[in-house]
Amino acid sequence: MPDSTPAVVLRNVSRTYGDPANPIHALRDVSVELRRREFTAIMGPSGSGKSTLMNVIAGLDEVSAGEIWLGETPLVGLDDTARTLLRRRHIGFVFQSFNLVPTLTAEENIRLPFVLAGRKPDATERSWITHLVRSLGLSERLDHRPSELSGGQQQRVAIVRALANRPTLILADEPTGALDTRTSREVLHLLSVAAREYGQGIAMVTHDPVAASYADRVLVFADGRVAGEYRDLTPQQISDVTIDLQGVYA
Ligand SMILES: Nc1ncnc2c1ncn2[C@@H]1O[C@H](COP(=O)(O)OP(=O)(O)OP(=O)(O)O)[C@@H](O)[C@H]1O
Repeated sequence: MPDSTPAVVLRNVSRTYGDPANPIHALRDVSVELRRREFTAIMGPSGSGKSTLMNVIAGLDEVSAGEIWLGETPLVGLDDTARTLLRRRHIGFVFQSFNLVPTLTAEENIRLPFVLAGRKPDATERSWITHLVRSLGLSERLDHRPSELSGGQQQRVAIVRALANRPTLILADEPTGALDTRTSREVLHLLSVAAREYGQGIAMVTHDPVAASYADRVLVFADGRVAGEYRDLTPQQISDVTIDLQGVYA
């Protein structure tokens, strides 16, 4: 049996911003599971709550109501230090603002999660890192600092770093945004491999139906709610359902 236990569970999560008399409902009573071995695409129009979802899962933002479990651990109520440790252990980020450390080389950036965890990559992790670096064409760039890399190369370094220590869950926000078509396909393929072969859960926010078609399932958000959940759709079908749902919630 494949291990499809939940990496993250959200139960009745709401996130409200602003003046209580005139609140903005970024998430409204959302219940979602993100499982290990599953690649989920998160779609929906601008302002539908996708980034808020990623931020509350990562413990970077508070919920207004509801509960979140990361693996076995409830996130709500933990202090900042406990959340940071939990995040470091369980979550890899591929966000657009790369968050690479400017003074470190590409290789040092890739190894940073291990340094922070106080351990060295084991043999499996070393060969996975070598595979990632080669697949993403970074072998010749490992001793460069971020300022010496193009935007797309920086994004690829961030992707290798997020995948390197095989965290329980990878949160990816438009991970192919700065990449050419061929490299985008390679990244999407590696995310599928990370889910299928390394048992990681992947949640990827994207506006691109082709990128979403690499995922096992697509969750479409509208107005802070999960408006639809789909599997096995073609890019054209994904495009059609997202347009239809935008019409319903406009
Ligand atoms: N810190 C904040 N303060 C006030 N309102 C916020 C805050 N963060 C998000 N919002 C509001 O919450 C709603 C959901 O925002 P969110 O960023 O989650 O949407 P999104 O689906 O990620 O959009 P996009 O595709 O444009 O990135 C929006 O109406 C947004 O304006």
